[in-house]
Amino acid sequence: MTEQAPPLVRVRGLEKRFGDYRALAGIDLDIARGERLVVCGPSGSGKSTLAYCLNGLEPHDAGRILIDGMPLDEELGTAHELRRSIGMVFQSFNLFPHLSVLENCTLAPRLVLRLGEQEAHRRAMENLERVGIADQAAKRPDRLSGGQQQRVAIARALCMRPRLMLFDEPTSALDPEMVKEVLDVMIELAQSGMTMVCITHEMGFARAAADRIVFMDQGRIIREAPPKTFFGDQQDPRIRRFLADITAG
Ligand SMILES: Nc1ncnc2c1ncn2[C@@H]1O[C@H](COP(=O)(O)OP(=O)(O)OP(=O)(O)O)[C@@H](O)[C@H]1O
Repeated sequence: MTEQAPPLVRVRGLEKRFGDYRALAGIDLDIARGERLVVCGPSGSGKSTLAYCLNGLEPHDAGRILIDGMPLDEELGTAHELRRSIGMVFQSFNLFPHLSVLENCTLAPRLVLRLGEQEAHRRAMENLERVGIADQAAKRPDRLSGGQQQRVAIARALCMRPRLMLFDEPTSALDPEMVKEVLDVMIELAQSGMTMVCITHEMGFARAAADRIVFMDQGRIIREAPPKTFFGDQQDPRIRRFLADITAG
């Protein structure tokens, strides 16, 4: 009998409450190494809360999150290491405005990973190159377009050599003409074998890059399927409505 590799991420019975409200009502999810997951669903269905729990930004109330078989949800040294090996890209870029693009990328590797200046610089330039923005390294973020800033945010996350990248609606704050440049970077990352969880309503991206689409509603996963099946078989009225709404909107 061959032994199956454990998933990179294993989530079991995950629950999160805000007061009396159950934002996550029992999530079970495995994410394999190299898998690209798109998470979608109506507003308020718990997508961001799931991402925040997955990287430890939000503590959860019940259930387990295992990264490479190790619990993320304990105040252990290993849990801190696990959390910093998860890269996160937010809708709102969250770059440090008073630092240059380069310094935004070297800060965490220097402070958290204790890299020397040269190595942090080399890694930053390599990743800025990868997202096509190395020529802007000396600028402050506010001199860049939204699409460029989001590419810097992706490069900054990559500088930590994450084993998992989480994207929380990375294009929804962008002007339409800038969406493609960010999605192209994400597609390149997906093709490189990076394990990715992308919360997005960009169904073109989902078709092109996802191995699996997870649909959430009211804090639960109500459907998970490869794109072909997901789009080809819209039996559930909640999914039909969601797809109709985003197409209309
Ligand atoms: N910090 C918080 N305090 C109280 N309630 C919260 C908090 N964060 C999220 N919620 C609530 O939890 C539910 C799930 O929110 P979440 O942001 O995860 O949904 P979402 O699917 O990402 O929505 P959207 O697509 O609008 O970003 C919502 O009802 C939201 O109001």
